[in-house]
Amino acid sequence: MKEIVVATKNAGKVAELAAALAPLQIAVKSVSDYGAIEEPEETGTTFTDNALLKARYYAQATGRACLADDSGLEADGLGGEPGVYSARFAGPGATDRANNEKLLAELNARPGAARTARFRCVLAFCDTNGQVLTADGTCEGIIIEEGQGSGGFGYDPLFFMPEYRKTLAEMTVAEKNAVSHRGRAVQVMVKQLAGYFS
Ligand SMILES: O=P(O)(O)OP(=O)(O)OP(=O)(O)OC[C@H]1O[C@@H](n2cnc3c(O)ncnc32)[C@H](O)[C@@H]1O
Ligand SMILES: [Mg+2]
Repeated sequence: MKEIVVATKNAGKVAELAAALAPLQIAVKSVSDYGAIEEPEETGTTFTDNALLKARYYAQATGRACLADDSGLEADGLGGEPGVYSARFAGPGATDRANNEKLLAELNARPGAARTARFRCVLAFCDTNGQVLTADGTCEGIIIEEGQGSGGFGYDPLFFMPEYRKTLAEMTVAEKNAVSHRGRAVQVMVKQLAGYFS
């Protein structure tokens, strides 16, 4: 059977990736369908390293073809931080709220610092033979002073896109997928997967 496992422990990513993979008309599973698999340690120093590490780890753990995502926020006023450390910005196991508070505190401690930022996403697919596909995407925006919206996850309430006059947290999953780093990456990946599964 043609199927793919969305290999992430982040429910927001699962929702966005599953929606974008639907046109492939293959079964889309999540790692939680394969029992209690521990998260791998994300020891890479680039998004690509970590995406490949997660795809290979979950393909091994599930015995299925897996699609992993490594992503993060680069704030220009912080020299590109938090970057690959976005999930752990406020410490190991940090909540989205704590990470958002730290982002605002760090930017507010640097008056005049640029508020421009971008999200980056690298997707890595790995099958049980070790065949690998990758795709990436970015999305530019502005870090606002106070969160707006309750959709999405992570830094979405603080990430404003002037051309849409909305934060990513004010968009539906479909709207976010049309403009986001992950949405752009998954569009490229879907084309490659269409060939892979044909
Ligand atoms: O590793 P997995 O299990 O996929 O889930 P994770 O949440 O730990 O994911 P990452 O290691 O890739 O860390 C990425 C962090 O960057 C942030 N991030 C990534 N994409 C985002 C998005 O679309 N909107 C808001 N924040 C995002 C958010 O804080 C994520 O926790
Ligand atoms: Mg992670």
